Amino acid sequence: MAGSGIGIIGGTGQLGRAIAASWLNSGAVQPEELWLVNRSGTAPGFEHYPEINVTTDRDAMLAACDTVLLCLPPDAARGMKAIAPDRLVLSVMAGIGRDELTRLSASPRVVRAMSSPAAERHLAYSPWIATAAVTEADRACVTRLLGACGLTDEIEDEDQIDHFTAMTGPVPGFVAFFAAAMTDHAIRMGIAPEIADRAMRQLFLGSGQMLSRDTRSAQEHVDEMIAYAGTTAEGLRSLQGSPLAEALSTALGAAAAKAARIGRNEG
Ligand SMILES: NC(=O)C1=CN([C@@H]2O[C@H](COP(=O)(O)OP(=O)(O)OC[C@H]3O[C@@H](n4cnc5c(N)ncnc54)[C@H](O)[C@@H]3O)[C@@H](O)[C@H]2O)C=CC1
Ligand SMILES: O=C(O)[C@@H]1CCC=N1
Repeated sequence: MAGSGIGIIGGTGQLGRAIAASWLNSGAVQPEELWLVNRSGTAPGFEHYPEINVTTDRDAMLAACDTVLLCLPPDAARGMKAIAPDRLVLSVMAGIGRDELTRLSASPRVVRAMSSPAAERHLAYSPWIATAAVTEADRACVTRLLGACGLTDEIEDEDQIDHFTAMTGPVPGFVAFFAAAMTDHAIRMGIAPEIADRAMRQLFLGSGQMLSRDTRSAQEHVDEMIAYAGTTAEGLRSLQGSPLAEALSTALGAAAAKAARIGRNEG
């Protein structure tokens, strides 16, 4: 009989450590309940939580845990068998679908999710979809765990997880591309690089907070600035007539297509 702990396989990787941190500093998981499984058996950066369990021994984790998060590269998971028999299994791995997760984990209770390293600041977006065997009690557990990472929604169409993998999985991800392009523009306008960098970081911090806290949608913000008919409107109208939005959609589609290829084990 497994204990009531929660294990993360890949628990000290880029995403695993962010999720573990979100659970610990929100109190969603008590340190003594948390098991981090990796290949070193060490967890630098978690010194503040000496009670957590860090191990290379998956069986030791399974003996203590009834819930397991798979947070390792898809190919690494595909090299494992019976990863977490009959546990509640969550995955944030790109591409791998519920059917394959059920086979790899040897558990019918599977939740395929997506999250991001922004979980460390409780700012991730974590959509998820479950198999039929997932119970209402499981759903409450999933909502608690992914809710500690930021915002979370149960969705109905598994294909959408690939699109979220593209859009909200990487943070700062595609937004960093825009920040870099604006920083480059500032430098080309003669602004000192360190000032350009500082200004754009502040711009994206302020924009993110305003977009997240305001009731208006992003499109409503754009429409209002165009209606204001000031300097910004001049630039936004130029953007509206450009191929930028279509180019961005093509790029996000390419990332989602890569996730789908991973799911088909086509690399
Ligand atoms: N890094 C990101 O921004 C995001 C990553 N993901 C997904 O999360 C998963 C992990 O990605 P990252 O954290 O970036 O990778 P990572 O390479 O930073 O961490 C992976 C961790 O898994 C461990 N690991 C590998 N094989 C193992 C095994 N057989 N047993 C135990 N531990 C093992 C590694 O030691 C490492 O600590 C991937 O499936 C990725 O698609 C999803 C969304 C965002
Ligand atoms: O780029 C990647 O493959 C991972 C999955 C989503 C974000 N980062």
